Amino acid sequence: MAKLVLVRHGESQWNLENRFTGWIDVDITEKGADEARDAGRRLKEAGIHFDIAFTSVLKRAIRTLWHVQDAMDALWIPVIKDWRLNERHYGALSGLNKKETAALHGDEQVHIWRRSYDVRPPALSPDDERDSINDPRYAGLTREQVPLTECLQDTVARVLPAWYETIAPQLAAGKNVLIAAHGNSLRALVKHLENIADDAIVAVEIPNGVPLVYDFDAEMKPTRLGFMKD
Ligand SMILES: O=C(O)[C@@H](CO)OP(=O)(O)O
Repeated sequence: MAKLVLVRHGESQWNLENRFTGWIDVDITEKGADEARDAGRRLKEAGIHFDIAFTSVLKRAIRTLWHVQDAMDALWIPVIKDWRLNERHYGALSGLNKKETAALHGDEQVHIWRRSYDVRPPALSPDDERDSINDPRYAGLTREQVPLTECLQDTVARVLPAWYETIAPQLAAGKNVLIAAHGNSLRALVKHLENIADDAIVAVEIPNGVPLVYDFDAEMKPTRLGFMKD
């Protein structure tokens, strides 16, 4: 049986400041680094070994992965960085304070933007400095691929091709796989793995730095073993 472990990045500076983040490349805090090291320690204590790891192209996930690997003495394993594992793009909300935005637009509207499956936050205008289209890490991608905003459904649509093309084949070959990514790119994956309905995914929350473990059988059927806490 192959294992899949999902880890959301440790606390980021904008988690701490309660700001919408999305594709903005914010780093983790000291607490976030501790959370990541703790995750690695727990995985090591459980005797899990990884053959390969996947992460996004955002430093909060990449650095979390480093800390997890370091704590497991597994810095040597192959790592694939894939933009399709990035956080859900937060559009024009990127960088705004969540509480201030709720005071302006109401809690209900903000909850819809944050957790509905198919309502997108307002889009960035393409001349906005927060647009990632000219960022070299996305060179070669089309305007359609570099979003100006996304709902979770859009995130599912870009995460699943990465799953089918690069991640699932590793599990099918019996490899243990670690993914360090983001609250919503991981919710997209969990929705797919557990076949969660569009209106039920709203209730799924993934905490920072707590490994979520799945077993895959020979038919590639996942069994959720749960979050690995102390
Ligand atoms: O700001 C973000 O990008 C995400 C994850 O921190 O926030 P939310 O909880 O609203 O999905």
